[in-house]
Amino acid sequence: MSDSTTDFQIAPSILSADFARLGAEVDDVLASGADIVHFDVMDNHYVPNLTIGPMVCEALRKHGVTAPIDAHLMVKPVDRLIGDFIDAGASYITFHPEASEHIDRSLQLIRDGGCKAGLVFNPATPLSYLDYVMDKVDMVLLMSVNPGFGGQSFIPGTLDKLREARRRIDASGRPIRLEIDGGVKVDNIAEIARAGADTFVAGSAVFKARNEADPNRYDGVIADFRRALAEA
Ligand SMILES: O=C(CO)[C@H](O)[C@H](O)COP(=O)(O)O
Repeated sequence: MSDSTTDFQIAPSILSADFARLGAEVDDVLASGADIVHFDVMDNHYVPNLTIGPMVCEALRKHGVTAPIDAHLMVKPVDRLIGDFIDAGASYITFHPEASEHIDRSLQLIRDGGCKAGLVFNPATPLSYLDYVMDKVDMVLLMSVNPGFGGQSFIPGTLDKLREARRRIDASGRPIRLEIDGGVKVDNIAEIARAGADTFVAGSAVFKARNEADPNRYDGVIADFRRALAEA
């Protein structure tokens, strides 16, 4: 396992949050120990669902969220939204390579805007898209479900793909984060970590697990994730 996996980060996907009280939900999940806010942007074109855009990202910053915001663009075309998310205060901007006309240009646009850049791989998208752009990538995000909806089951074949992505990242010698997204639960997170992931997106597993004693807190499930990771 790579040294970078000692720095595990938990990134709740706000796709499963209560959108009517989003600012409070994000505050609560961060106060409960989450590291990153995973922000799913769906356009009803690249994926069959429609969610939120840069205005909501900006609103979270104005609300006072200072934690990293990881904007996962499930959109096509990609480039016209990159500037908007830079201006809105995103920290990471990731996109699907097959949705970009010019992958190198999209990565460069993100980095020129001062954000960290990442490529996202659907379950059947080959990692060869990393060839020739590894030096411009700060995050590799592997989808372990087909994108578009929360609450799906983890696709087991993603574990082999994680091992291959970890091998490529370690060979690059660069501090690239390896994020996994889809069907991450307390009972599979250790196995996913052993396969090489260091950043874990979890939507339904977090937001459906409010503390019994305090419905505005998620400490219990975040602590369960950390315990499972400590044993990985
Ligand atoms: O990008 C996504 C779907 O496209 C979501 O982030 C992902 O599915 C997380 O939800 P869950 O943890 O419930 O599987």
